[in-house]
Amino acid sequence: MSRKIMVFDTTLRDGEQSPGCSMNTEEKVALARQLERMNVDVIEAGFPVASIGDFEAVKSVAEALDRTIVAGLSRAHEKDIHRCYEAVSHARRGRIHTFLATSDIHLEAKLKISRAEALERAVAAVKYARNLVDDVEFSLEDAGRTDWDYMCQVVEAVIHAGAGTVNLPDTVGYTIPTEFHEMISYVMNRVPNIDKAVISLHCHNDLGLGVANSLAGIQAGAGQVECTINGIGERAGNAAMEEIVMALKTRANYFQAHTDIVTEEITRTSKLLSSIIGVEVQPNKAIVGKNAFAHEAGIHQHGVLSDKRTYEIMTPESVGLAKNDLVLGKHSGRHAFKARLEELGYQLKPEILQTAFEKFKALADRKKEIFDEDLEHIATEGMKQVEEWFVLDYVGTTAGSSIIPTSCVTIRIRDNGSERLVTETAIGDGPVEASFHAINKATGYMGKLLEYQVKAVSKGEDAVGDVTIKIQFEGLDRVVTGKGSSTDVLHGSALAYVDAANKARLRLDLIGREQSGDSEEVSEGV
Ligand SMILES: CC(=O)SCCNC(=O)CCNC(=O)[C@H](O)C(C)(C)COP(=O)(O)OP(=O)(O)OC[C@H]1O[C@@H](n2cnc3c(N)ncnc32)[C@H](O)[C@@H]1OP(=O)(O)O
Ligand SMILES: CC(C)C(=O)C(=O)O
Ligand SMILES: [Mg+2]
Repeated sequence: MSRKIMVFDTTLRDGEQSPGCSMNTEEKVALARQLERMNVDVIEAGFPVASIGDFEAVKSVAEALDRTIVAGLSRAHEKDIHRCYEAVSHARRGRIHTFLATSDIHLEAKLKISRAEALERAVAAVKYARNLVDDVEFSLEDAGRTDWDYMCQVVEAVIHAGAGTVNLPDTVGYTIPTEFHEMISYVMNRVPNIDKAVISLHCHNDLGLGVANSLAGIQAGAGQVECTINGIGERAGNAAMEEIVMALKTRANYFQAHTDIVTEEITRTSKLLSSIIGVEVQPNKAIVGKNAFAHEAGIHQHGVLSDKRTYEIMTPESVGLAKNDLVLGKHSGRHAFKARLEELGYQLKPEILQTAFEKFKALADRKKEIFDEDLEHIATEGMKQVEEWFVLDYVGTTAGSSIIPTSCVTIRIRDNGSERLVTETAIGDGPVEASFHAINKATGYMGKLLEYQVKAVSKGEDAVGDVTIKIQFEGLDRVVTGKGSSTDVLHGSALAYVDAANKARLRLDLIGREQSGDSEEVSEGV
């Protein structure tokens, strides 16, 4: 039988304790509404005694929600607890969450009280809170570093005092999963009245083990897990809710436990939080990272195209993403390339596909990301089977503060199986313009530069630059785009211009054939 695990979201309280992640009341209410849509069981909305703003935020969240339990945090102080009560009493279901540290280091160095005093104050706090509300949670702060027998005494006492939930946080993310499992099991087996309360977990991520410890604690019998969206929280953060929830869902048979979270709302919630706090998740973050469902390697893409289950242990749809993302890059193979082209509407013949694929691989070696526009360019090139009439053989320039920029180019001109080299020189306002003028002379195609763009596609001194130009050639009914790439901008520019000249020639050829009534199907795109 599957056990229900309650999800206690503390994004609005512990999450907000991450530097730079504070939220105002409206933002907290918006996120709380989305968390309710996701069906979390408890939302900890803030620390009411901390400030008027925090108080107002907890109160507003309490008023805004219909069915979720709204909790506020308070120290083990009557004043804090009362302030918390004033805020959460506006909820249909309000909870006071009060806490006191129990580890020796916290008792001695921070609170400067004995174990016995701490026990007494914990019990007093719970009793005080229980006089105000029925739903009281008590946390033994730094339980992860607390003596286990003393922990059992405190747990037993606060349950006896009326705490319905007892939380055992790994406040500083110190424990490791097997140890945390043992610790929770110890408490579950030793505390005589344990069945009167829900045991909760609250794991921090200082060693990157927040989620692993939470899952270990659930296995040991805990009934509530405290976590945050995107794993935000104090220092290295809290256990990420989306990871815990999807681990339980994906490995349901193993855990024999489930949550009631509407997992299809996960992505939306993650994005809402990122937009509110202005902090994006890392691309490789599990479940909600940009790459979590992206496949770049050809073997993986082939597998996913055959059957998604080969490389996906959960579906993108199950976390609210439309579909998986086949990212085309240098590791991609023919299957993914062909599939993406078909999605873009290009059905290439096998031999053309092969050439296009080779061009794609060459481009992917230079560019970090291949966009649909790049693919369209490659595909239209392939469909037209652009014959390269003009090939840049050489470009050289002289330029300097007191020299007129001059360029010399050699163009290989191919026509009807024959080939000749034409060399021309020209001047211009700059070396790039000079090379364009020289190419005009060599090819006989007179073009005028309308737009010029150069973009670095890799880093460092030998960065490859992509040059894109728009040229209006004489006698042509449209502007053509030329592209060229090189580690030398001048060379890349000359390549782009020659590319444009080839397209101009193709277009003029097509117009000529149309005018003579000999029209053959040639794709658009030049
Ligand atoms: C593990 C956690 O995440 S715990 C929650 C952490 N979150 C926060 O601290 C955010 C909200 N906090 C605040 O706004 C402030 O710290 C306040 C309003 C709670 C207290 O502010 P101040 O009175 O100025 O105290 P300050 O923060 O400097 O020190 C904490 C005090 O609380 C005491 N304290 C700490 N934890 C507890 C506790 N659980 N119960 C009772 N007292 C506690 C400390 O011993 C210290 O007492 P002292 O002032 O008598 O020395
Ligand atoms: C207040 C408690 C639950 C806490 O945030 C922690 O111990 O990390
Ligand atoms: Mg915490």
